Amino acid sequence: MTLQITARLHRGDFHLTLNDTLPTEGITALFGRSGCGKTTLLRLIAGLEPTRKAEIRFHDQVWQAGRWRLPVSRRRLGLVFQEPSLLPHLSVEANLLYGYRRTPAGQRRLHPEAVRSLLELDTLLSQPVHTLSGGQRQRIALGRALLTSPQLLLLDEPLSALDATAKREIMPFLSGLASRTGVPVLLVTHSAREVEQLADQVAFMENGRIDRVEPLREALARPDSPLFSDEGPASVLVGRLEETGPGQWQFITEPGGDRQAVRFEVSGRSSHQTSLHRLRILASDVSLALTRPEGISIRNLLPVRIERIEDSDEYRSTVTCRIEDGQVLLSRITRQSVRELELKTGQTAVALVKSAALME
Ligand SMILES: Nc1ncnc2c1ncn2[C@@H]1O[C@H](COP(=O)(O)OP(=O)(O)OP(=O)(O)O)[C@@H](O)[C@H]1O
Repeated sequence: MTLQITARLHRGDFHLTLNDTLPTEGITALFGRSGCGKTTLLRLIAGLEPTRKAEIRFHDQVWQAGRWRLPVSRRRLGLVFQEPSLLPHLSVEANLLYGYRRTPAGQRRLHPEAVRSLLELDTLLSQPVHTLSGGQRQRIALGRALLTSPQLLLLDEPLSALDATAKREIMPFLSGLASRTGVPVLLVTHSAREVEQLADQVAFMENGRIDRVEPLREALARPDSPLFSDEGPASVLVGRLEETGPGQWQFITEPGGDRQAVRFEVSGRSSHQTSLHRLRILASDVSLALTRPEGISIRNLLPVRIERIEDSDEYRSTVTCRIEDGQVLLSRITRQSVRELELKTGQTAVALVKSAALME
């Protein structure tokens, strides 16, 4: 199941040139710098960019073939933009039901009760729209879009107008959205953190082209990934939380195939322990030792196998390690340490994880 796009489009000096296939399962992030063409691509998919030079096919449906275009309403898309565009004269409930009432009964797969519960909207129903916070408005905009039972949800920077608290509040709703509703999501963002936290796969865009489309795990396993331009390489592991004592938690990774889960100690967490989480570990917070050290304050010591050693700059190397569950853990250490420890590809070592942050 895919979205196939071939297109050439000019807007002033800007050229969008595409001959690509995007996955339509889970959340696919369209990631790239400001001005690279993410919004234009989303608008093209939605049928909002007039061009004769495009072929767009969603599964077995033709959405555009040259000058012929399937009308926007018949593509059955849910759209959510940066600014939630709620209708101010309608109640929250009427806003939510706006698209639902206009969706033919035979096409309705998502219903008000389920969407209200998914996005925890029940307490907001009686509030006037103008009293809602930015995060609450965006949750309602998401609910309204879902209640049209879309085939595809297009989200254009839905978090960028929100402050840090509102972002944290809405994240858990977004992260489970595609898996809990079965509606695939295309998420436009220029935030690497949002990609790491939400995406299942990433389409990297640059200068009006899609450079590559890859699963998030692969994107994070490349030390030169564009996702790492701000803070340097990082690993994001997927797993569950288990309480082991007051304020003490274990993060248990989801192993691939018949591999063994890996456990991390995490402190200070208290809720959401049943769902899947992502744990982010900066490569610069991971050191390597040849044998398990004794008498050390670092709690998370993991056996790893070294897969690759690359020089990152004049002084530092990035070491790609495979942990026991099959996921990748990146370590950034000095080139001098690589030489002194005589680290080699294929060798086993112990990773010392100084700090790991749960992404919420
Ligand atoms: N109607 C237009 N006329 C001229 N130039 C346009 C038009 N629409 C878009 N552009 C240009 O096309 C380029 C791509 O814009 P687009 O909004 O798709 O980028 P983006 O990656 O979504 O950026 P951002 O993250 O800042 O929203 C930009 O340089 C923009 O100025």
